[in-house]
Amino acid sequence: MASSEVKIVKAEADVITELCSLLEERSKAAIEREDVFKVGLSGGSLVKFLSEGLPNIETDWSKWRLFFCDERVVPTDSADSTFGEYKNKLIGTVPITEDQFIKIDPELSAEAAAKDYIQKMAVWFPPDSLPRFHILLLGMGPDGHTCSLFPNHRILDETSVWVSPITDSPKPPPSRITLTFPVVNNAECCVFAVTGAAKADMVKRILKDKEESLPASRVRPSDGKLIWIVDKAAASKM
Ligand SMILES: O=C(O)[C@H](O)[C@@H](O)[C@H](O)[C@H](O)COP(=O)(O)O
Repeated sequence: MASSEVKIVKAEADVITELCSLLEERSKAAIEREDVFKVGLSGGSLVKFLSEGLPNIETDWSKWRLFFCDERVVPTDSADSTFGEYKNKLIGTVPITEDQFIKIDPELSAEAAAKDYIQKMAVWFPPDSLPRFHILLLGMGPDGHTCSLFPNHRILDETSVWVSPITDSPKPPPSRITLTFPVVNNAECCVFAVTGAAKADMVKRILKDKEESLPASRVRPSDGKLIWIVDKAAASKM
């Protein structure tokens, strides 16, 4: 891995500020280099962090293309849809349009949606090589999962498929698609935004005890930067 950094900040508001200033910096550099900024979004509290923090940054929004690190295979108007959450909470707070999101087709089965998503991703990345995102925005569950990569799941060992279906997610809803580690660890930058005391045990296990088997600890970009932005509550057992 090229480099890693752990930023422990006071509170959730500071996590949001750090995360969004990183996005401002990284988006400007990517847009200057390639005239596009390809970001992978997670669901959960990240939706709140980005909806609150992104209106404060300076960037060329028209160059953003927003992909999903994972997505639930449910209708977009379902409360469980990550795109649905971003549609309701981010579109309109920043000047991006629905067609800037590269979305799954939730009408398909998880297996077909994963294959379909690979085709949709392939439009944005050079052929014959792994997709290399400018940045992947990651959350971490209290069990150490990230994306929809859950502890001891067979998907953790996928070595070539870019996007995998999962139909037995321990975190509801059960049917999802997820980026796999080959793509996650090929990103230019992976950033975790983690807050709250409920994550403190897992943050300690990963960042202090250096446990290597947990999905979130297996995020190690081979030629990229790994950043953890953690508030004091989540870092309270470090
Ligand atoms: O769609 C999902 O479920 C997310 O992508 C998932 O991986 C999330 O990032 C973690 O579960 C942490 O969620 P919180 O930050 O809300 O705890």
